[in-house]
Order: sequence, then C-alpha cells, then structure tokens
Amino acid sequence: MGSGLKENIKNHSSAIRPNGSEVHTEQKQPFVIGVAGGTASGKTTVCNMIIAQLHDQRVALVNQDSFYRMLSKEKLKQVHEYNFDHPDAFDTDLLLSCMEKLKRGQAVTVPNYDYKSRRNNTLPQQKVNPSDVIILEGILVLHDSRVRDLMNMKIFVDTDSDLRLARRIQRDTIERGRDIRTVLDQYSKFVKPSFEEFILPSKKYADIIIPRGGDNDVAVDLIVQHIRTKFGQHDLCKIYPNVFIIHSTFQIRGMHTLIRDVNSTTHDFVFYADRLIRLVVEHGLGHLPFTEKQIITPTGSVYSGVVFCKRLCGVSIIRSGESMENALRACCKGIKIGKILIHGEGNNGPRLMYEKLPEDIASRHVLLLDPILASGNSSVQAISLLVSKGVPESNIIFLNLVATPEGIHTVCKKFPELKIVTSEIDVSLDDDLRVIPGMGEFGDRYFGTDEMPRQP
Ligand SMILES: O=P(O)(O)OC[C@H]1O[C@H](OP(=O)(O)OP(=O)(O)O)[C@H](O)[C@@H]1O
Ligand SMILES: O=c1cc[nH]c(=O)[nH]1
Repeated sequence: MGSGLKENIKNHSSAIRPNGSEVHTEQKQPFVIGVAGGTASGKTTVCNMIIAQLHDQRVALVNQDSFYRMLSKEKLKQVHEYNFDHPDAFDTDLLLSCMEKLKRGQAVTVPNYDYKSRRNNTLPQQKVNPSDVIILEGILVLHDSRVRDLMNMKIFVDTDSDLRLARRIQRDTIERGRDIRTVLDQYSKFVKPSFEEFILPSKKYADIIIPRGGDNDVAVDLIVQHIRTKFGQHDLCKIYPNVFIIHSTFQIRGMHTLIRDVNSTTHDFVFYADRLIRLVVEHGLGHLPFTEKQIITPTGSVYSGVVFCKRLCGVSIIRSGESMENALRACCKGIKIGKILIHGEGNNGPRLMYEKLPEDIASRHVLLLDPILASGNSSVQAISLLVSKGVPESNIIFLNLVATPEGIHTVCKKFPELKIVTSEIDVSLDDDLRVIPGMGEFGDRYFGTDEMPRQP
C-alpha cells in the first residue's frame, strides 16, 4: 500500500526527498524555435498555429519587439527619421540574456513594448515561465549568429511583398493609430530597404521556409510533427506500436494539473481522476474488435455501423485499480470484473496475494485496470497471471492514467502483443520507484488514506 504524499515536487526535472536530498532526473532542454520574416508576413499567425497544435506542451512566446531600445526624447521628436527595422534598433544583448535564462529553465521578465507611445516602460513587464518549447518571433531573429545559435529550429515566413505592404497599411492605421502617408513614407524609407539589406539575407539560415505564412497548414503540421519527435514521449509509441496515449486537450491537461497538485483536496482528486479514468476507459474500449452491422434509422435510412465486442471483462489490480471499475461498469453494462492483489513490499519483490477472476476468462478480452504504471513490477505479475490462465496476450488492454518510460519498457518487452492505453507518459521513475513528476500515491489520495497535512 502507498504511504502518503511523500514528495515535494519542484519541477519536471528534480524533486526533494523528505531528508532534503535531491532526486535528479534528466533535465530536458527546451526546444527553441526562431520565426523570422518581413513585416506583416504572418509570423504571429504561424506561431499561434504551432502553439495551438502543441497544446499538450508548455509553450512560451517571446517577441523580438519587446527588446526595442528606448528612444531618447530627441529621437522621439524625430521618430519619423528612426529606422525600427535596423538590427541596432533592438537590445540584442538583453534578448540574448533572457533567451539563455529560459533555455536553462529559469523564468524571466521581458519589457512590454507599446507601439502607440513607442516606449517599453509604460506597460507592465511580462513574465515568461520556463517551458518545453520557446518560440522567438521577430523580423530579425535570424540576423545575429549568437541568437541563431540558441535555436533548434529556424523558420522564415516568406510572403509576397505586395500582400505584406497591404497588411502593414491596414495594421498600422487601424491598430496603431498611424496615418497612411506616414506608413508609406516609413515603408519606402526604412522598412523595404532594411528588409532587403538584413531580413531577406537571413532567409538562408532558415531550416524551413514557409511560403504564404499562416495559410500554409501543411508546413505547420510538419513543423509540429518534427517537434513532437524531438520529445521522447512519442518515440516510445514508435518503439512500441501497442502503446497509445489518449489525444491531449487543454481539458485533459487541466484535469492532470488538478490531480497532480499536492494541495488538491481528496474530493477534487477523486472528481478529476474519475473524469480522466472515464476517458481512458472509453479510449481503451475503442481498441476492442468489432463486427459490422447495418441498421435502419427512424427516417428509414440505412446506417452502416458496428457492434461492440461482447466477450470481455475487467480485472482491477487492488487497490488503486478498483478506482477504475465504476467507469468500466458505466460504459459496459453488467461487465464481469475480476480482482488481483499484488503485495509489493519485502525482499522477494511483488508477490501475488489474491486473485478472483471470471472462470471463462481465457475466452474474453481483458481490460486490466491500474491507474499507475510505475516500475511495471506489479503489472508484470498481474499480466503473467492472466496469461497463465490462458488469456492471449493480444487480448489484454492495460489501462492507466500515468505511465513511466521505465514501466512501459518493462511491460512491453515482456508482453509485446499487449496494448497499453494511458493518458500521459511521465518523465521518469526515481530510486524509490515513485513516478516523477507523478501524482504521489494514487490509492492513498483516491481513497483518502493519505495522512500528510496539506499546505494551507
Ligand atoms: O509499476 P509498479 O512499480 O509496480 O507500481 C505501480 C503500483 O503501485 C500502486 O499501487 P500501491 O502499491 O501503491 O498500492 P495501492 O494501489 O493499494 O495503493 C499502483 O496502483 C500500482 O499498482
Ligand atoms: O508514484 C507512484 C508509484 C507507484 N504507485 C503510485 O501510486 N504512485
């Protein structure tokens, strides 16, 4: 059984044990993307599309415009003679130091540039938190080699100059309160020459050139796929094609945020764990075989559908797995559910203590229930029992809320035909076999047997 909320989670990459020693897990470097391109080329739209598609990662957006130098009073009086498209208009040293800190996993505050007053000290500074992906957007982010060297991926958004000018006129007159003559003067005097002298030549450093900017869904899809491959998580699904992670949404991440929070109450923990469990169960059921069936709808039309697989049962690993039984019963009316108790303590590793399984289990598809796949030791015991009862490995679907890479390797190497369906794959397993970042002892938190006082 679990022994309460032991850990005091710091971040994804380290945690403090009760004795104060630090548990180190691999520090993942953020993936830094630079998005450059001429004025009004659609850089922001491309960035927003990448952010929307990477909704299951923490993404921070840093805008090069935040680093515009402050103009002296004299220069402000002559603002129409100032070239905002020249590399010297930006405080690149400050930008570099912010990006280096973010890359090391530290939070930073960046100035907030006000386009109307052309000052960077009138609006409150913005805090940028450490993230899995950092996007640096701006006309000249590919110009300086020191900034380029921080990037893992360099993108140039390449949009026709007439279209860009039309958009620029619209944006500056409507959003930034400028008159059209000033916009056109600035364009011919500074914007166009600087584009040709500094921005366009930086295109040669790009790894990816996106023609038509935000209209190019295909390019953005490919970029997002590449970023996903760089994060180990999805590599596991490639190594083990029978591992399935349910499609992440902000709702799902929100539920994970609540159940992982050390300060969540038992009531909230149960509520959100139940919601997630229901999603995992529904997803798991989707992997069962089906037969096709045509029916007639009340409109007299034919609907070509399918019939659910009937020969199935659930098996929960006591005690945490029992938290998943209700969701399974709610989805599959009258389903038989067996139980397995594995005791994990002692020198001999986990041992089977108790089992009660349907007699005809060998002829059923089995949904094996346990919210946590940590080391995989208890699940290997449970799966071995099912296989010894004659259940074909390929008829077992193992449902979890959270799995570790270590647990997945252990289970999938031994049972390559079994399917695992999980809602998230965590970073790692620590020396005490706890999931990191994890959610603590699931059984204790779900059944309210954790004794640690919560922080106020
Ligand atoms: O992959 P493993 O390293 O074997 O760990 C996972 C097991 O740990 C948890 O159970 P726990 O022993 O905390 O008991 P409980 O469910 O009764 O609380 C969990 O529910 C799994 O059964
Ligand atoms: O972190 C862990 C590991 C095993 N079981 C849990 O409930 N949590």
